[in-house]
Amino acid sequence: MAKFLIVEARFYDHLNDMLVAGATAALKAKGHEVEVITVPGALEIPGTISMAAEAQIYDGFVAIGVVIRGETYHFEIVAGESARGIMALTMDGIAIGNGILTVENEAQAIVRADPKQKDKGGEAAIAAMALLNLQNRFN
Ligand SMILES: Nc1c(NC[C@H](O)[C@H](O)[C@H](O)CO)[nH]c(=O)[nH]c1=O
Ligand SMILES: CC(=O)[C@@H](O)COP(=O)(O)O
Repeated sequence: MAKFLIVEARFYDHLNDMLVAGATAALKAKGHEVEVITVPGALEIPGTISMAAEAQIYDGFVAIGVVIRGETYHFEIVAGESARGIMALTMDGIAIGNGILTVENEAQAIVRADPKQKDKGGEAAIAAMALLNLQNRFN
């Protein structure tokens, strides 16, 4: 059994609830322990995972959030920089699944967040578990 931390940017409550439920269910189905930390927005996720990884309490991480395009360039910053930060941590060997939705509208987000539809939270958890398995294999 491993210990996973879900770091969720709680920007849209109803969408987050579905993503976190999907991720939690996937991790618990494999017998893992799950904790959840909430941060204000997707831009805070990589830094939070970095701090948590330094603490050496968790074996893996799932990033959860929703970024919906607005009127300005802000979407590109939040979507791109959160993904870039997560990828940088992944390249450092930290087992992370990226479950941050980057979508055009709420309808797209609902389909992807819902565990009974695309279940992107569950998908991110499965990715995190896969990376942890690889980490254990190579270390
Ligand atoms: N617009 C969205 C944000 N924006 C907030 C940033 O992530 C960040 O919290 C702020 O700039 C302070 O550093 N975050 C999301 O998760 N989703 C959005 O759609
Ligand atoms: C992430 C976004 O683009 C959004 O929340 C911000 O909207 P806007 O660009 O209209 O300020």
